[in-house]
Amino acid sequence: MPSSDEPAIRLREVTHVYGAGAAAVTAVGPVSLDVPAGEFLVLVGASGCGKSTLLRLIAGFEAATAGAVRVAGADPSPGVTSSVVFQQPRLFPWKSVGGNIDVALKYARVPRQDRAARREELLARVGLDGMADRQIWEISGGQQQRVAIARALAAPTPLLLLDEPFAALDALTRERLQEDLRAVSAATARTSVFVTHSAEEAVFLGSRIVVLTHRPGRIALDLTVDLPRSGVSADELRGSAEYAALRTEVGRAVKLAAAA
Ligand SMILES: Nc1ncnc2c1ncn2[C@@H]1O[C@H](COP(=O)(O)OP(=O)(O)OP(=O)(O)O)[C@@H](O)[C@H]1O
Repeated sequence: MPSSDEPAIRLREVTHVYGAGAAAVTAVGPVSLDVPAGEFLVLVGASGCGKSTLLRLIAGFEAATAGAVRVAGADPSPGVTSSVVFQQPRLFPWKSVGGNIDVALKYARVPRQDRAARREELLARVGLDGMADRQIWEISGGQQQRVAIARALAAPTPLLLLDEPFAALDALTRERLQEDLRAVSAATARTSVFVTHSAEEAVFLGSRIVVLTHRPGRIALDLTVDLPRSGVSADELRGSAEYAALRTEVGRAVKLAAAA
């Protein structure tokens, strides 16, 4: 039975193996980790270290080969325990911006009469006020990813999972989206797990950072980030000595973990 005493995410000695026999690839583990509600956890590590696999286990897209994955004391179930944002927005191209949000609101059983207000609120949260009637092909890649985030926020799942959502965007758009996601996270306090290669992105977004070793991914560093979550501008944050020191520390840890 789900229990309120359980952390938002609990991983116990989790291992994941793809394939079998001579073709078996151990992608992750063993990993043990407790994530309290409200935390913004960033998983960072070199390419192929198992970050996406760990996220997929937390989402429930994959079942662990060994060990236990629990979300608030229950088995993970995509769309029920978590909403996922991928590198590509995966929107319905034949629906408008608002239509894409409505699908999630309908699925979340938001009453029809409440949907328009909720849709506008979600679009405003991601900086797309008044864009509900635009078609998906009329908006930029960055705006499409904003719609994907709003759609994920529409579902009242305990977890928000993001798998390199900004990796395909240009540097300026990526920075703007990072800033808006940080603000959304501070305002909603939804427990989140964000996967990235970038130490910089990890430090900017995370309230906690876990660096993974090379494959099979294990925890190389588990760091609480004490930077302020609100009340400071993105430029001030990025310009601070604490931010620079953390970025260096995490960048070094990622390199060391990849080489070890
Ligand atoms: N379906 C699969 N079948 C076999 N091996 C897989 C499968 N998916 C992933 N792998 C392997 O498992 C390892 C971990 O993959 P994963 O995608 O989790 O890493 P990652 O850290 O997210 O990588 P990247 O940052 O490049 O996306 C890699 O070596 C990958 O080749």
